[in-house]
Amino acid sequence: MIAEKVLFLVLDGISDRPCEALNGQTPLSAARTPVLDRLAAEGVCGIMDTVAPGIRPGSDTSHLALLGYPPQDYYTGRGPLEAEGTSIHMTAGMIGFRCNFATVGGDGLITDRRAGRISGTGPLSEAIREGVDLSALGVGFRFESGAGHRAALALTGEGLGDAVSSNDPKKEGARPLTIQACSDDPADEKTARACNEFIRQSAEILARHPLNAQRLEEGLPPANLLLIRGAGKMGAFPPFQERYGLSGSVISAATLISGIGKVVGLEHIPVPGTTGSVDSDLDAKVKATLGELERKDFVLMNIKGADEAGHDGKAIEKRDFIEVIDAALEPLLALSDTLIVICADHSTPCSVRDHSADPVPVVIRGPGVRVDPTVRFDEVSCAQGGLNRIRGCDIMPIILDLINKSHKYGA
Ligand SMILES: O=C(O)[C@H](O)COP(=O)(O)O
Ligand SMILES: [Mg+2]
Repeated sequence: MIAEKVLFLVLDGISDRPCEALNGQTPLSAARTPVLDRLAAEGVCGIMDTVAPGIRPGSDTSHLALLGYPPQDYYTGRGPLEAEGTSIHMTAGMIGFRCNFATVGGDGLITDRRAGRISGTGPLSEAIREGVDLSALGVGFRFESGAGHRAALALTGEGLGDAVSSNDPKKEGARPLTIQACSDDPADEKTARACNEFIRQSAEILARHPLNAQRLEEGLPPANLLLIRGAGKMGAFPPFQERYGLSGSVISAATLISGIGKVVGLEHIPVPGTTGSVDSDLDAKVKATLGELERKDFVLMNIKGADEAGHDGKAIEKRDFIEVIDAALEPLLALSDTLIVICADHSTPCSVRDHSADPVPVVIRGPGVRVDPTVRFDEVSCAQGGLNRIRGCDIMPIILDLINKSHKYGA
């Protein structure tokens, strides 16, 4: 039998390094994961450098690599991808950015880059849309909330460049930076001016917003500053269906991933109750994915919460959420005619609180797979598997070959 459908599940940032809080185990190896282990036992396992050995990937570059769009050829910055994951459609000349709702103290130092992992920022974004005016600079904008503390900004207007820096110092206890043009090009200078003005005006609006007054009353960090990064223009992506002959959908609460899916031509299927965090409704997500597999050849599904726990340095929370993921994946075991591919997009070690270049575990289970002796889905067990060590850009060719859709190289 040959599989006709492909479920590509990315467990965002699930892999890790040994954690003190877990007696030297990783959250994945410490977690009880009967479903993932059974898939490992019935499949072929390996480890994967999603971009290349020693390269610490962002979720943007890693997902592009996993889908077979090498970031060195296709990546034009995170901003436009993040924007496309919201209702913003990036057209020629627009410059996209990823934004964080953050907290800055009275002394001007950032106290939380994620404003206490705020959610429900819709009213804040609406106030920013209504109140910020960049017309004196000859610039318009779109601004939309994403999942959690995330948002996307797109600047519109004549003569805007995308070579600008970020105001995000990437750590707490530091001052927000001034956005600078990275060249003498007046277009980059215009963008930098517009960004700094946008940040200034939005901070004034956020400072007097009732939702922040309420957060202060409740002892929560106010979302009183926007951190802006990842400037870029939209790139050109050959459609997934033309490239691989597969129709596809993307299921992800994280706007970056739904944006990447959309720009390569996957249909984004929103699932109510999914949040991109550890409180996400994973049963609903799995149900929606199974429904999509009835209609489409390929479904990309992303589960984000373990990455957040890694960024927050919470090893026990990460382990516990991995067990929640595992329970939610139980219905996948019945998919006998579907190729199931499960991996991470990068490691997010709790000790680093950011992504690392440590390779990620990968399992492929389904018809035609040469089953190897690995019976556990974790970083070390998978390293013994039959896929050995591959790169992210290898995974689509391997998938296509297993479903008999690869092109012969040679005559
Ligand atoms: O969660 C995300 O969107 C990123 O992976 C990390 O970004 P942050 O550090 O700005 O939250
Ligand atoms: Mg990621």
